[in-house]
Amino acid sequence: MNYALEIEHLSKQYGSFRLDDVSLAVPGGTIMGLIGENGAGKSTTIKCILNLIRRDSGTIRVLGMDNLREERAVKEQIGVVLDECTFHETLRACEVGKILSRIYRRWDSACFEDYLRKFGLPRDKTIKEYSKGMKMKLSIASALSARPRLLILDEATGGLDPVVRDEILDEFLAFIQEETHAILISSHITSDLEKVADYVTYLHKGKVAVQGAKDELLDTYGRLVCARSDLAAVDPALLAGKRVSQFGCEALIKDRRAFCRRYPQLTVDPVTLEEIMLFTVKGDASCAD
Ligand SMILES: Nc1ncnc2c1ncn2[C@@H]1O[C@H](COP(=O)(O)OP(=O)(O)OP(=O)(O)O)[C@@H](O)[C@H]1O
Repeated sequence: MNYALEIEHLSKQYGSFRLDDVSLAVPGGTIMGLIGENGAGKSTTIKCILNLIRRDSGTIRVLGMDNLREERAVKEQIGVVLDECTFHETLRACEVGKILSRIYRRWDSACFEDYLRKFGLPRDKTIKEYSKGMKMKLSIASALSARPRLLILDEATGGLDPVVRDEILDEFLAFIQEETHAILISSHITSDLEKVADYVTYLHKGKVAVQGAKDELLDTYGRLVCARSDLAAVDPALLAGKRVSQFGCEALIKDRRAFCRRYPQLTVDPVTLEEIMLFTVKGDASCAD
C-alpha cells in the first residue's frame, strides 16, 4: 500500500508527559482522524511530523521520504492549518495570495482565487475585518492552493459553526479524491471525524489507546447498559471499560457480535467515537466499583 504518512514508534518526553511509541499510517486517498483528550499528545505528534520539535526516537515518512533526511522535499508536500490564523491582521486576502505565491513553488493563484470566491472571502478586506470562520477558511484556502499532497490540520475546525464546518469537510473530501492526497486531522469534534475520517487514532495519555478503520471500530465496539448484577456476571476480558454509578452500569464492549453470542439476553447498542473516548478516559477511574 502507498502511504502518504507513516509514523513508527514515535516517542518524545516533555517533563512528566511522554508521547510513547506512537505508530500510525495514512494511506493515500484517505483521512486519518487524530482524537484524544486535552494534553493527550496530538499537537506534539503533529509538531514532530513538521519537525518543529525534536523527537527522542521513531521514524516519520511523508510520501515515502524521511522527514529528517529529506526535510525540504517533505515540506513542499505538506499543507498545514493550525487552530489560529497565522497571517498578519493588516493584510488583505489578495496580498496573502501574492506573498504565498513567492514562498511556495507549486502555488496555484487560480485555485486560490477560486477558493476566495467559493468561500465568500472578500479579496480587499483586511484580515482583522474577517470573522473567525472567514480567517479559518482563508487558512484552508491558502494551505490547499500551495498544492500539498498531505494536509495536516490541528484543531482547525473548532469554533466554527456547523454550516461552515460542513462546507470545509466537503472540501476535504474533494481533496482526497486524488489517490496521492491524504489528510491528518486532529479534532475534538468527533462527530466531524465520524463524517469524514476513514481511519481513527485515539491517543490517551501519550499512547495509542484505540486505532483502526473508523467503520470497523464503530461496527465492532458496542455499549452495554445493564444492572450491576448482570455486569458482575460478564467476563471482564470482553470489556474495554465500564462505568458504574448510582443510576446503573454501562460498559464498552470490545466485540459486540461475540458478546451477543455469549450473552444473548443482554442488549448491546452501537457506539459513537465520543463514547469510545469517554469510556477510555473516564472508564479507568470508575472501574473499581
Ligand atoms: N513546549 C512544551 N514544553 C513542555 N511540555 C509541553 C510542551 N508542549 C506540550 N507540552 C506537554 O505535552 C503534553 C501534550 O500536549 P499536546 O499539546 O501535544 O496535547 P494535545 O493532545 O494537542 O492537547 P489539546 O487537545 O489540549 O491541544 C501536555 O502535557 C503538555 O503540557
